[in-house]
This record gives sequence, C-alpha cells and structure tokens, in this order.
Amino acid sequence: MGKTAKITNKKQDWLALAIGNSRLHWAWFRGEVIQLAWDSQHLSGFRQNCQIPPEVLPPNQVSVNLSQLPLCIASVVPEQTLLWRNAALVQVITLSNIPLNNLYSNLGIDRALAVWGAGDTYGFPCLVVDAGTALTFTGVDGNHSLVGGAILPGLRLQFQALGQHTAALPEVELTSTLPLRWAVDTITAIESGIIYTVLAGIANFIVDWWQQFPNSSVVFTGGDAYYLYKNLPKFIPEMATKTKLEPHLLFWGMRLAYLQSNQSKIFKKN
Ligand SMILES: Nc1ncnc2c1ncn2[C@@H]1O[C@H](COP(=O)(O)OP(=O)(O)O)[C@@H](O)[C@H]1O
Ligand SMILES: CC(C)(COP(=O)(O)O)[C@@H](O)C(=O)NCCC(=O)O
Ligand SMILES: [K+]
Repeated sequence: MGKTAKITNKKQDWLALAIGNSRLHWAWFRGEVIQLAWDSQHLSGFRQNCQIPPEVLPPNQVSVNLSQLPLCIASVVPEQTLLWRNAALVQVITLSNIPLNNLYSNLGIDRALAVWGAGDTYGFPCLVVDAGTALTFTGVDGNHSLVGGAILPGLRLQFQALGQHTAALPEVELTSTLPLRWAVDTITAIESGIIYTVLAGIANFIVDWWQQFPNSSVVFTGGDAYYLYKNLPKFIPEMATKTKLEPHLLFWGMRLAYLQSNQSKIFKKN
C-alpha cells in the first residue's frame, strides 16, 4: 500500500468503477484490499432506480451485496458517467483529487490515476504504458510533476480501423502469439504491421524515457498490456528486469483517491 493515504476504517467495503472507452472495469475493495476485479460492458441506458444493474455485477455470487456499496467512479467517457448521476453514494474522482504537479486540464483521469498509483508504489520518476482502447504513455518525474506523454490508437482500434476503412482488408482479432514479420498472407501481414510497429514504438518511447530517467520504473497496464509486456523483451532485453505488469494499476490510483477522500471529503458529489 502506498505512502500517501491511510485508511480510517479497514473493514469498509466499497466499489471502484473505472469507465474506459471500451468497457467498465470494476473492483470490490475491503478497505485497501481488492477482493474481486472484473470487467463488464458499458451501460446501455439510463438507470431508473439507484441499484447497480445485475448485468454489470460479477457473474458469481459474492458474500456481500455489491449493489449497496459506496461507488467511486473514474471515467473518461462523460455519457457513461452521466448514467450514474442519480445513484446514491457515488463519488466521481477529478484531477483536483490527484496530488501531481503540472497536470493539464483535460488530461485523462485514467492516465493521472495510473501514474499516481504506479509512482506511489514504485517511486517517482515513473512511466506508465496503458494499452487500452487508446495506447497512452504518461511520464512523471522525481518531483511528482507531469513530464508528458503520448496517445495512439490501441491494438484493437488499429485492427478495426483497417477492417472498416478498406475494401479488401478483413477485421483481424489479436491472437496470443507473435505473427511472422515478413508475411505472405493478408491477415498475417496486418498482424505483423500493427504488432511489430507498436512494439518497436513502445520500445523507442521507453528507451527515450530511460535516457532522461535511467532508474525510472516503467509499468504496463490495460487490456493489451499482457500481450505487449510478454513480447517486448525480444526488442529490449533490459525490459524484463526494469518494467512491471500491473493489471490493476488504475485501481491503485483510485484507492489512493478514495482513501484520501475518506479523510478529507474532497470529492465533488456527482
Ligand atoms: N472484451 C473486450 N472488449 C474490449 N477490448 C478487449 C476485450 N478483451 C480484450 N480486449 C483488449 O483490450 C483492449 C482494450 O483495453 P481496455 O483496458 O479494456 O480498454 P478501456 O479501458 O479503454 O475500456 C483492446 O485493444 C482489446 O485488444
Ligand atoms: C487517451 C484516453 C482516450 C485513453 O482512454 P482509454 O483508452 O483508457 O479508454 C483518455 O485518457 C482520454 O480521454 N484522455 C483525454 C486526453 C488526454 O489525456 O490528453
Ligand atoms: K473521442
């Protein structure tokens, strides 16, 4: 657990909801410990009552009634945030809740939370590679100040873009293995082009970051993080020892924000 915040009631259950552009990411917390994490579809419409709809709850029964818990939301999709506006016990995290310097006003809350969570755990400076709908780099220096970052289409979005905007190319799904680089069929050629270019690009960003901050940790998160993390050491061998994979990184940042709000009540009510 990080150094920035301490929980007051260790037994308190709460739910974290991170709203991404592809789907909802959920975590049920007991105090500062994640009990269960799962993903669901976006909500399709306005909610009439204040319960959390069953279709977004985890498939297996758990010991507490999750739909009654305080809900802490971090969202990069305003229309989805709005659907929760009438829910009881909802708190929405904003950039003002994040104690990092130099954040620009419309920086994605997911990027700010992930890099706060990463730096709080592994120390600053810190670079986060979030391989979600968009693939983002977010770097913070030793003074907890945003250095900057970059945004490009995520893997699935790149496959979709080719499939949807060309006559002859199919929409390819990410498979678990690395493709042949010099492909002799269309599907493999698409896989090769996107995957090797993204891997080389990520390696290039990380090498540049390490030139500025040689001892910085680099943390991968997001839906495609495992695939990229697993395959990157073939491009930069030192990756294996100097980088980390944290599927729940965003929840670490949300936990810091939520616990801090329990102490100071700084949240804006939705
Ligand atoms: N069920 C799924 N829906 C969407 N993307 C998925 C799914 N399963 C795996 N992915 C992969 O995860 C990536 C999206 O990452 P994710 O972190 O879920 O996005 P976001 O947080 O932006 O909603 C996609 O590029 C895709 O390859
Ligand atoms: C870059 C993002 C679209 C990434 O979203 P995600 O892939 O996690 O759904 C999101 O962080 C966002 O909307 N950012 C605002 C612009 C910025 O960060 O500069
Ligand atoms: K958009």
